[in-house]
Amino acid sequence: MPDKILKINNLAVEYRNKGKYLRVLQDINLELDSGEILALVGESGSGKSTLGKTILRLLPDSARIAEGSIFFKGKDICNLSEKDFNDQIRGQEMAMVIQNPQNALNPVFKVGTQILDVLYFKSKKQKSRKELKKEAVEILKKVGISDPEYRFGEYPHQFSGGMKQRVMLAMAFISNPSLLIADEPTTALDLTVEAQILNLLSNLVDEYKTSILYISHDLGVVAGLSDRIAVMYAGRIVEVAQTRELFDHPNHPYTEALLKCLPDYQKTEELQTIPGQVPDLDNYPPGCNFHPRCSYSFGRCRQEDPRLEEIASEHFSACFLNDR
Ligand SMILES: Nc1ncnc2c1ncn2[C@@H]1O[C@H](COP(=O)(O)OP(=O)(O)OP(=O)(O)O)[C@@H](O)[C@H]1O
Repeated sequence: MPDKILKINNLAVEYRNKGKYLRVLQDINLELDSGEILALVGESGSGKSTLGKTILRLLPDSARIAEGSIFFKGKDICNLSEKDFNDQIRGQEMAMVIQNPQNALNPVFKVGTQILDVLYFKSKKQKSRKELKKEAVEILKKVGISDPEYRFGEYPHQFSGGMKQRVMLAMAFISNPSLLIADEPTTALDLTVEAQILNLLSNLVDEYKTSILYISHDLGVVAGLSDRIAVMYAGRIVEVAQTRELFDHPNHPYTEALLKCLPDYQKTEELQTIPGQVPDLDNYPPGCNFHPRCSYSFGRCRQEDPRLEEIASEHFSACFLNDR
């Protein structure tokens, strides 16, 4: 059995809104193996980013963990002090890349200086600036930045979106993290640049053996990258399976609907959209959260909450159709 890098048990998270707490994540159970790429997929508003932020303890003050636990390398990280989490885990054992790298890079400092700062911190302030500059240039080269010596002295606004994302990946991997949370890192990029960044990410993962939680609204993007996919809808995981299995044998009607929205998957029928939208937090329906948009729903779906159950080897789905 491979080691579990991350183990999330019965997690529930709430946001405070107008004086009361609204549940955004419910019954989240997920495990991530060492070196595994797990994609977390669902429409906007499903709760994917909230889950990523919960793991990295970046939730706003208005949010709370209402139930459950998160174990990282066997350690319960919900009970670590903020100082210990910051000193030992965040930015070192766990790193994150986000959709808009321009928000993560400081516009007033040169890109090279920002990489130097991370390297300096990693070297425990032991190495000279000259040594670190050499390392920083090597890193820029490794992530595919051409003319890295020159680029070292440029500011973030002189880098394209794709180049900024390369720099963010370089900085994230400097500490050789065990877990990288990638929250829609290619969404703002055009298709060819997206493919290059996904390729770079795959290569970095091969080299560093990092586990990745890859958050995306697009099943097509994660198809060639992930080992497994967890599909999320309105705060719940509704299906989890190996990537190939999920594409070949989707079980949950929501997964099926997402697949039908993919141009390459749906060769014969017209491209579809999913009618309706993910409900707001204060408007989750009774029963299965997906039932108002589900063309297969029946009486029980409107009354009871389906739980994730194993429907085939390592394939889990939360749908009452499986009991019929
Ligand atoms: N700080 C907050 N306070 C209150 N509600 C929030 C907050 N952040 C997110 N939400 C709500 O929580 C739900 C899940 O949002 P979240 O951003 O986690 O979803 P997502 O699947 O990542 O979507 P997107 O891709 O659009 O970010 C949404 O209904 C959203 O409006």
